[in-house]
Amino acid sequence: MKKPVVFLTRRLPAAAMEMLAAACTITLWDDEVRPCPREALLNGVAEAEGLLSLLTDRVDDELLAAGPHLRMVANMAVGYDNLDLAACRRRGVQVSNTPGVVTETTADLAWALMLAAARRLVEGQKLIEAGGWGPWYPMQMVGVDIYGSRLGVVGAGRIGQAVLRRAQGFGMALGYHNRTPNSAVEATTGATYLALDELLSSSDVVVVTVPLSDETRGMFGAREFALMKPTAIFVNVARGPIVREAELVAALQAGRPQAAGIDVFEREPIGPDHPLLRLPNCVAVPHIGSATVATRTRMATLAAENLVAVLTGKAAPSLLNL
Ligand SMILES: NC(=O)C1=CN([C@@H]2O[C@H](COP(=O)(O)OP(=O)(O)OC[C@H]3O[C@@H](n4cnc5c(N)ncnc54)[C@H](OP(=O)(O)O)[C@@H]3O)[C@@H](O)[C@H]2O)C=CC1
Ligand SMILES: O=CC(=O)O
Repeated sequence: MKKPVVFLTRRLPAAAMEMLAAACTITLWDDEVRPCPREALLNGVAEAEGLLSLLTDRVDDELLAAGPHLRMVANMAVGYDNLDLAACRRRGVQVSNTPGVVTETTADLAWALMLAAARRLVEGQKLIEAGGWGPWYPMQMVGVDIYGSRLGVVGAGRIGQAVLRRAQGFGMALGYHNRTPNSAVEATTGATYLALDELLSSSDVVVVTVPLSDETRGMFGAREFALMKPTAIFVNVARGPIVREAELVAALQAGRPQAAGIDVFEREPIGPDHPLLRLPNCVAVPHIGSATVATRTRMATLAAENLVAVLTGKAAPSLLNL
């Protein structure tokens, strides 16, 4: 039987490539680092029945029109704000993401950012590198305590709950905010439901783990930062456009919140001149929430599994409900 043609916007780890090659004819944008240009993506899907997309690939009506044989888009990310779900539905194209496999790794990064921002790790290293480490003095490089403080998670889903679970070893009081209270979250994490403003004004650390949607775009701006404690630590491992970045820069310059840990940006990738990089109280990393060998491999194989399943008429492990 003729194998279905699939287009990959990047070469994937070997396990995923092997799974795809066994069931499909692979065409791909074969560049390890440079993203697939739009033109190559539009040409690439012309004959394809399946597309394996990355979070940097925009899947919209134009792309679906360029791929008239497309039956399935498998996104290698849990977030799917790069996909126009309504357009996929209209054209009868199925869609999947990679939930669950990224959860613990991304929660680890949220904690790494939280601790790094609170204890000024990057600033400290830069100080040494610049030859600025003088004799010890009582208030040298003082930060804020995470142990015994109050953590508020905005978006207590898979990743948000994993962030909350880790707080047990840090003796923290826990709060969360979702659109609706969730007794299962409260039972498994011990966190208390709070309205957003109450969470912002009472937390020592605010961690954002909501998906990017029409509701959450621009959710954090000057008003929300002004509600936070002056000593608060703000962490975003969700998506950049959830935060109004210029307003975050102004808030950090004014020292409220005291510091931030940021993995995601309004427009990625950012360059070395980005204003957040000039602030000593901001720790910034390049969208590496899920970036461990094991997790990126699991994401790729789950995306491949989804693609192969739909194209061969089997049940896909993580199809999105359109
Ligand atoms: N930095 C990185 O590399 C990574 C980033 N991510 C990002 O993290 C996001 C979350 O992933 P995951 O935890 O798996 O997703 P989930 O769907 O499991 O959790 C999302 C949570 O957000 C809540 N939520 C949704 N909309 C709102 C809203 N308007 N206001 C308040 N709460 C809201 C949901 O609760 P309710 O529906 O009750 O409101 C739910 O609890 C992804 O969408 C992705 O963008 C994920 C992996 C890696
Ligand atoms: O940002 C990563 C994702 O899986 O979503």
